[in-house]
Amino acid sequence: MGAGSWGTTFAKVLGDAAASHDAERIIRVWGRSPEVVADIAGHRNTKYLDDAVLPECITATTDPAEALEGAQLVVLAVPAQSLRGQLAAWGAHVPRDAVVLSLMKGLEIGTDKTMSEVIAELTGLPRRQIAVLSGPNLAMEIARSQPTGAVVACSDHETAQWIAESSTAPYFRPYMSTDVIGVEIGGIVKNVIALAVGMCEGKEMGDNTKATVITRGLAETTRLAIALGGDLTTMSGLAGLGDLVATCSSKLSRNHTAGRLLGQGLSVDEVGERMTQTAEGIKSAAVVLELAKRHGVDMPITAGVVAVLRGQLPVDQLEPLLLARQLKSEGD
Ligand SMILES: NC(=O)c1ccc[n+]([C@@H]2O[C@H](COP(=O)([O-])OP(=O)(O)OC[C@H]3O[C@@H](n4cnc5c(N)ncnc54)[C@H](O)[C@@H]3O)[C@@H](O)[C@H]2O)c1
Ligand SMILES: O=P(O)(O)OC[C@H](O)CO
Repeated sequence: MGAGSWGTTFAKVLGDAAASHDAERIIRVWGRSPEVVADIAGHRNTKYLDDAVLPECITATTDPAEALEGAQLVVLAVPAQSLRGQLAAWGAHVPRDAVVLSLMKGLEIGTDKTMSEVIAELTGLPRRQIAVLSGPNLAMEIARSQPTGAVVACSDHETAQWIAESSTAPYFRPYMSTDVIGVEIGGIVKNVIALAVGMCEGKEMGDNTKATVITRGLAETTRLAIALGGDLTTMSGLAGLGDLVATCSSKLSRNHTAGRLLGQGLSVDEVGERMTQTAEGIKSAAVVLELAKRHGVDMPITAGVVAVLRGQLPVDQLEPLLLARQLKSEGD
């Protein structure tokens, strides 16, 4: 459900996974745009994935009921802030025995809920049927079949294992976890840290600066994840460190790109006009900060990014603000 860059690419992963096991699989992609859906029916998604070729077993439709009919695995890949409205529109068509997998990396404005929490609330499905997948997964690289890993997390290990087995492709290796909140927080906060690293790049700062922001960004992500019940090991894994490094170093990252444009002096509105794809960190940053405050977690980089996004702090003032903080032990 969602025919943008990651929804379409993950459909390709599932198709290639089936082909590599000589298994038959029907994959139906739902998209809003008739043009994109027609393109996918011809085994391309040129708008989002250039010339990448999609497997023959993929079909596409603009009708959510048709896409969801009889589905065993329902994969959700719409922008985080649209999920509630989307599920309200077609959630009733999700088969009651289906497993629902979230690929999304955002927190909901107004409720501070993660995507798995929104899914649980709106579908009423038990948590053992709701899973999340995250990791260093820049869609364009995966669409080109470049190898990567990921983590699929579900409170029920067997469900995570079934999804991992179903999505193992020659270039895609999922690991399993039961730490749903840790995996989600890793994916959400790395977008905010990537905005900060992008700002450094836009201001032509060097690699020491970026490495410091990445490392201290991981420290504040870890504090939040642990406060919410996540595991430390998740933060040093693919959904934590792995995704943070990929997003903060890649020119393909939309969050990194948005941060770079802000660092170059563009306003938030000007950046919004330039972005043609979803950069979740722009909307989730303030929600992350709100959640952190509620749990008494200090997140100085996130706070700085939020102040810049709100127009309360000129981007030039982010560096002195962070450097002027009181000295502390590295582990605190
Ligand atoms: N692209 C990646 O590399 C990547 C990788 C991992 C996770 N993600 C996450 O996957 C989610 C989807 O991102 P994406 O990269 O596929 O986004 P995208 O911008 O490429 O595509 C978003 C899709 O959702 C549709 N859409 C936009 N607004 C909508 C609305 N209000 N209601 C319903 N559909 C709407 C668009 O038409 C498009 O088909 C995000 O949470 C993102 O963080 C993306
Ligand atoms: O392009 P971004 O910044 O949304 O990042 C994409 C993926 O989340 C990277 O794992």
